[in-house]
Amino acid sequence: MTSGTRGLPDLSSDLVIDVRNVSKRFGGLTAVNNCSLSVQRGSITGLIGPNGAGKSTLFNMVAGTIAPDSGQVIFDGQDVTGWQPHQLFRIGMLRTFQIAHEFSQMTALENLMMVPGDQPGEHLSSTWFRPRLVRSREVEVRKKALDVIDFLKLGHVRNELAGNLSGGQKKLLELGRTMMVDAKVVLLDEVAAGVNKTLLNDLASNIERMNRELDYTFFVIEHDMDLIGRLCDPVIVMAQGEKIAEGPMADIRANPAIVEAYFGTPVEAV
Ligand SMILES: Nc1ncnc2c1ncn2[C@@H]1O[C@H](COP(=O)(O)OP(=O)(O)OP(=O)(O)O)[C@@H](O)[C@H]1O
Repeated sequence: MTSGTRGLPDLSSDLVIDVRNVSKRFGGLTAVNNCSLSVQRGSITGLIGPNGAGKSTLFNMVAGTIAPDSGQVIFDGQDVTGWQPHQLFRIGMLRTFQIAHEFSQMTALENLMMVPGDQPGEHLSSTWFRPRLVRSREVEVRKKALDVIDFLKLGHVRNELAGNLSGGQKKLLELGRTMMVDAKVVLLDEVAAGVNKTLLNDLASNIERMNRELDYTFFVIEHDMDLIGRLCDPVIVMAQGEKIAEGPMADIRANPAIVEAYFGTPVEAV
């Protein structure tokens, strides 16, 4: 495909998230200022920046929890500006890790089986009139949940109540929930918060495997620079409501102008 008169390749279809000139003000404060950035399909894109840079506000506008004052959010070629999170969920954009979502009195497996919200068994009329359809759908969902458990190597805790899982296992389970609906993009909020090093490594490996083996795209907001360095390429840097740089983490760390002007300290310490 070409972009018409200039004859250049049209790469827009490779952008799964395209944020165009988005702004958000809170009273007199401009949290995000005419900011444009994008997430390439198949990438693990990181978003970093100092406190108050506007990262969460930007992320919230992509995830549908805050509507922008101006600008557009395009998801997979569709203008989704101002859409609600549940509408974005339906078209394949999921956000995770912000809060623990598990149902603590259900097992890990049952938690996964709960995810597709439109199981025919949930509707009384179809349960009554179409029992065979309900059963076959349940078998399908259970098989998928077992595959996900297998992929994440959670077999040993599949019948454990989710409330009894460790913090890291709960996060793995939440990652698994995104796999139940075949998300196109997963927005990851603070993956590392409250997770010990060993489980974090496990979590990071699974994110990498989902990306490489199953083609998931991730958009990650994270304060742990080591994790960002391990997982993300490219990394987008925001400061004062604007995007100020984008590139591999090694380039970001090696750019004294970015480190000094916007962080004021070596980037390792951010
Ligand atoms: N709901 C709100 N009401 C008023 N001001 C807000 C609101 N949300 C964010 N802000 C302000 O907008 C600016 C950007 O905040 P934001 O949380 O987006 O930054 P951030 O880069 O995510 O920071 P941090 O890394 O500390 O979470 C800050 O000055 C913040 O105080």
